[in-house]
Amino acid sequence: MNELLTTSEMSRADALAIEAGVAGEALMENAGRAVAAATLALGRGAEVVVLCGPGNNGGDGFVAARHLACAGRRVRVALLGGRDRLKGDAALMASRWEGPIETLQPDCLKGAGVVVDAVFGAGLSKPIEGAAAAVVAAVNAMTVPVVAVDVPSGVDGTTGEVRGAAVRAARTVTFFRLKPGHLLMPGRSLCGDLRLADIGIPGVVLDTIRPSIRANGPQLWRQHFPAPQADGHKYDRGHAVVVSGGPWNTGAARLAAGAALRIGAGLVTVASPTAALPVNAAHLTGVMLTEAEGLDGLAAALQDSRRNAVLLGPAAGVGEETAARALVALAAARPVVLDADALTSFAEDPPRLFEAIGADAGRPVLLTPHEGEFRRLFPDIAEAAPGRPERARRAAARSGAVVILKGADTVVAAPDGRVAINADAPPWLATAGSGDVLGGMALGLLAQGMAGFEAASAAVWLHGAAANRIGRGLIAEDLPEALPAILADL
Ligand SMILES: NC(=O)C1=CN([C@@H]2O[C@H](COP(=O)(O)OP(=O)(O)OC[C@H]3O[C@@H](n4cnc5c(N)ncnc54)[C@H](O)[C@@H]3O)[C@@H](O)[C@H]2O)[C@@H](O)CC1
Ligand SMILES: Nc1ncnc2c1ncn2[C@@H]1O[C@H](COP(=O)(O)OP(=O)(O)O)[C@@H](O)[C@H]1O
Ligand SMILES: [K+]
Repeated sequence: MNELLTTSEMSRADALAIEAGVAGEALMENAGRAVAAATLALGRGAEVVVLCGPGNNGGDGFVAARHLACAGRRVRVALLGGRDRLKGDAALMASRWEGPIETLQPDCLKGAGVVVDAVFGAGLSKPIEGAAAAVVAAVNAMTVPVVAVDVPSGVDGTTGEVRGAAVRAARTVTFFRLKPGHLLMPGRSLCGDLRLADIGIPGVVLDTIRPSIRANGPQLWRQHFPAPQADGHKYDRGHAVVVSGGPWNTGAARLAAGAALRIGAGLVTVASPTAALPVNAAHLTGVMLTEAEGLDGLAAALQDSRRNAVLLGPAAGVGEETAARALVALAAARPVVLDADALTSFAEDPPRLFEAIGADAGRPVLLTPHEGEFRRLFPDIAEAAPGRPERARRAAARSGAVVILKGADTVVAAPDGRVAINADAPPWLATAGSGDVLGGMALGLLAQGMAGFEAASAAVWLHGAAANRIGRGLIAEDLPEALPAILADL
């Protein structure tokens, strides 16, 4: 159930269900009935105004109106565009609505105690403007509950982006499977409470559609998650290396190293420039320390093949020195996580980074950019690709790395096209150093042998789960401490 269907995949599901013998009319009837059921308990006794658009989303609205009226609610219906524009099942459902049909305009909302938004769903094809935009603004100025059909009108179901204007709903009822736009921002924040209704589409249609986007959660990676063996040795659980910045920039590496240890790496070593050794030594206990001065020093520190995963970038400094160190890390055949300054250091010449990643396609490389860092490495993709999942996917395909595109709606994409969207992280996770901890968590999982996409998805989810458990007041140092309780629940 964690598959997310783009709007074109959803219309494919609809078509496949109909091919398999389910009547389109029945799908719409079930959809509208589910909307009515989700509306009934709201604004008890108050008048419901159902706003219908010219397509099948509006068709669902006519069905909902009929069921609400049958249940004894006072219902009014307003339609965008002439009734003669309605086609197919939507025209049929409009003909089954026995009450009057008003013309959609802001005045229709007068007296409404509840609004059903069935203006646009999956068929939104351009920015909302004119009469529809005026109605959206009027709906959003009201304080009554709004139930959105499929998506709040104006939200793009595939990207979560607002096209022109969008309704702010208290509840959204969608069908068969969630859509990416329900989890991506700003769509997620406009949906209110999300409900998923079974409308009779058989699950087997997914075998044909093979959706590539999923909601991130343990079911995506639990089977790959490393479990300590009863007869195990710490070296069985990997030896992660975090490269430290200079003497004034060491905290980020230690945050990451602590997270790698907490998530189960058997050993973790901070590889430090000579001048930063004293400050690192003064702060490290369970995490070990080794000297790695300059490029040769780093190469020497990585000669020990038991040091089987490397993270570089947090507080590393932007410039040729960091780019060259990243290339040293990538030259050894082991998993690598590149974060922060290690990404920005390739802004002048991103293909140089991608070639080094591609030189050994067998081992996972993770890139963990936030939007700004992403734009520096993939400026054309940031400009052109529709929505964050597609941006991350194209970046992964180009770079050959698993890309963690960070934000409120962090997206993980693999070079083979798989995408996971994380929707559970709380806003207080946006705090200094939290990205460093995420890099360390991913590193610790890679050191334990987890595959790249699964390690990235697990780290992102656990990072958010830790933040939820801690609550407001969280600082980055707290995140690793919250892991044991979450791992125990996994
Ligand atoms: N695909 C499925 O499996 C099912 C779909 N159903 C409903 O059907 C909806 C999709 O129906 P449609 O594909 O007809 O699409 P919509 O009803 O979302 O919208 C399409 C109509 O709106 C117009 N339109 C789009 N954007 C506009 C804009 N910005 N300004 C003015 N007009 C605009 C189009 O010209 C077209 O007439 C779903 O969201 C869902 O509510 C349900 O009936 C049940 C089954
Ligand atoms: N509004 C938000 N809600 C949830 N998580 C967020 C939000 N904004 C940022 N984050 C998360 O916080 C972390 C910030 O990382 P990053 O941008 O690298 O910051 P820093 O360098 O300070 O650690 C990322 O994991 C990101 O996904
Ligand atoms: K809608």
